[in-house]
Amino acid sequence: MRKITIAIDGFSSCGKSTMAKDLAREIGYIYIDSGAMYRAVTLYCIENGLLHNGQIDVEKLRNEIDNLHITFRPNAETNRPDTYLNGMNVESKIRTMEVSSHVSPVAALDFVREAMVKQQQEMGRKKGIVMDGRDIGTTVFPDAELKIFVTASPEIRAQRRYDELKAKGQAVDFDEILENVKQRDYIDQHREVSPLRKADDALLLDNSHLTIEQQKEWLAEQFARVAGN
Ligand SMILES: Nc1ncnc2c1ncn2[C@@H]1O[C@H](COP(=O)(O)OP(=O)(O)O)[C@@H](O)[C@H]1O
Ligand SMILES: Nc1ccn([C@@H]2O[C@H](COP(=O)(O)OP(=O)(O)O)[C@@H](O)[C@H]2O)c(=O)n1
Repeated sequence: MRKITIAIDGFSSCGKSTMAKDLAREIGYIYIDSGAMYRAVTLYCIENGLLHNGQIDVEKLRNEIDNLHITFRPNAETNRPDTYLNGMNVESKIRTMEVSSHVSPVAALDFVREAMVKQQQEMGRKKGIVMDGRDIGTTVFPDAELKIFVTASPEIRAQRRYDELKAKGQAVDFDEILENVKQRDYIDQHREVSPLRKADDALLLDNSHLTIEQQKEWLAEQFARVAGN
């Protein structure tokens, strides 16, 4: 079977990473969570004084962006890759509400996107990759053979994220998460550079009422159809 490129985009917290990583594991492809890269840049800003009262020190970040190297390494325990920022494991630090509440403005900066997209395209140079995010089918891999655009209602997505963070032991508030999900969707859809939108040739999947197992099966069918041709 020929190796292809699979782009999974869509709204926040709808299950993109879950289905992308499961498919990648089953078919032996590399899985890349592009959102983790924008989260890592945001964490860097928080930890290095580049964010003051929600304001990003844009010029400082511009000078430092080329020194931020984001990589992924497998974690046998969680069965998904951990995110590393300049060699440090930042996987749990990038999943907090603090990072979620600052990530979309950071990800809207043109030079941040340019640097991340360059790294992402390099990772997918040899195909055999499943990448999820917001602009994978439109900007990072416009020629991807299989493109999916996932959506679900904001309330359902917030509930999924709430359950996830609660299970990890984080103190979370449903309304705060719902507000964050809506706010990020708005910023992601309205930014100037590579806004979140469905690529014309992407398949739309509303998984509001699908189980993880059902969406996994659906995705495996789409893969078999496209890669088998
Ligand atoms: N179809 C589904 N039904 C219920 N929960 C789901 C479904 N798909 C994913 N989830 C859960 O929702 C949460 C968010 O999923 P995730 O894959 O991280 O979303 P995204 O990558 O789109 O932000 C996770 O806890 C995941 O286990
Ligand atoms: N390809 C991508 C992926 C994420 N992002 C940004 O990064 C944020 C976090 O992405 P994520 O995939 O971790 O978001 P969740 O939906 O998993 O919370 C998004 O809200 C976007 O602002 C982006 O701009 N482009």
